[in-house]
Amino acid sequence: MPTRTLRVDLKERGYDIAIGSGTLPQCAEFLAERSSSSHVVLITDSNVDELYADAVGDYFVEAGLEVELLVIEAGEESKNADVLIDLWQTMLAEGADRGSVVAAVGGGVVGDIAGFVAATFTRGVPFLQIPTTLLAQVDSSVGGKVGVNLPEAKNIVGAFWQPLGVLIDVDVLGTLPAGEFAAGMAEVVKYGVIMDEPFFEYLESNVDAINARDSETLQYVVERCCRLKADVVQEDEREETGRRAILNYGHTFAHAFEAATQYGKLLHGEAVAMGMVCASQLAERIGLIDAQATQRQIELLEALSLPTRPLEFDSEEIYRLMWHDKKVADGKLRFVLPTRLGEVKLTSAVKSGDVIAILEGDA
Ligand SMILES: NC(=O)c1ccc[n+]([C@@H]2O[C@H](COP(=O)([O-])OP(=O)(O)OC[C@H]3O[C@@H](n4cnc5c(N)ncnc54)[C@H](O)[C@@H]3O)[C@@H](O)[C@H]2O)c1
Ligand SMILES: O=C(O)C(=O)C[C@@H](O)[C@H](O)[C@H](O)COP(=O)(O)O
Ligand SMILES: [Zn+2]
Repeated sequence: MPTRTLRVDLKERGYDIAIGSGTLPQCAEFLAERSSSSHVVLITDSNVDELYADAVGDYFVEAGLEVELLVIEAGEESKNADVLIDLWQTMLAEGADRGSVVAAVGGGVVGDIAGFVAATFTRGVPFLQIPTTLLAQVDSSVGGKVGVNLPEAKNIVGAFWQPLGVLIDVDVLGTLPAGEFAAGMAEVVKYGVIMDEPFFEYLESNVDAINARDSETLQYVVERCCRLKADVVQEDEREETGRRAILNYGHTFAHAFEAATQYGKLLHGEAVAMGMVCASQLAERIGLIDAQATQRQIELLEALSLPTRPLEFDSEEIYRLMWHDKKVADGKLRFVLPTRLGEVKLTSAVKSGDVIAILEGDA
């Protein structure tokens, strides 16, 4: 399959997403088409460093660029303010300035933190996304949400800072551990539920090819998700009208699960899988959707090796943590709930007793 290019049309902040197999060596050319900077701050994590970031750095150097490689510890625990301060100070010490460009090579953790570094260093430098996990390729590298966690609340400090461009090479997914691959599929299933019933059906019919990481299937899946996300972001870049909030399906629950486990026990995608089932059960409980729609989500998620039942949580604690959700407005929690497969709505018409009942497994 040839490399495909999608456009995220955000006027002066618009950018391309290039998706293909074996695209990584094109990184210097991809950057040069979008920036005249000769200084790249390449941010990666301790796993991706040797796997891909070294090579990306070499491609940039071969193209005549000066490269500083900054490596953070792999994992969600790194998405915090201390790591941010380290990155800012190292950049300063290494001579980065307003003429530098940040390149994020890694998963969603690297993309979110490097993007926030780019948004804030010298009040903002451009950045390039080179996502290397499935989750980052289908979701986090597109749309410009960047930031870090506090112990109490996920992604609570951040910015909207769109990248210069997104370069996706699906070949790198070959080295992704199975659990990380599955976690990315949770966000993929999300797109089907929130806005594309035929895509949900496609996923149901292609579980084997997906689990086998068939390259053409993955390119199609990544491209479909990027197109759907770009369409939503184009309509509501900064989550002001409620349209972009649909991308948060399952996340009111998921983010509370992640904070309750100190970001150390659950992958984001695993929490999203459990959160989507809770949200669908909540929708069922208040009469928005039928039981079969929830059951189909559970079956698809399980076929993709994802968890569908919350851990043994303290329900009251989870409910309390949910109030840190950024969709809270007018003193009310707002949930993204399905009305059928392929359609969701944002609603605050939910009683606390119903939420707690779902958390206690009383679906
Ligand atoms: N900004 C957004 O719109 C957005 C959207 C969804 C999720 N997120 C955020 O993304 C984060 C999760 O991202 P993630 O799931 O990519 O996790 P991650 O960045 O922690 O990466 C997962 C693991 O895979 C390793 N890895 C990365 N690429 C690899 C490869 N090709 N081969 C082998 N190992 C590889 C990493 O080192 C890490 O250990 C969360 O913090 C979540 O909040 C942000
Ligand atoms: O891009 C968005 O908008 C999303 O909601 C995508 C989510 O998958 C992602 O996890 C995002 O980081 C959550 O955003 P938040 O605003 O709830 O922190
Ligand atoms: Zn997410």
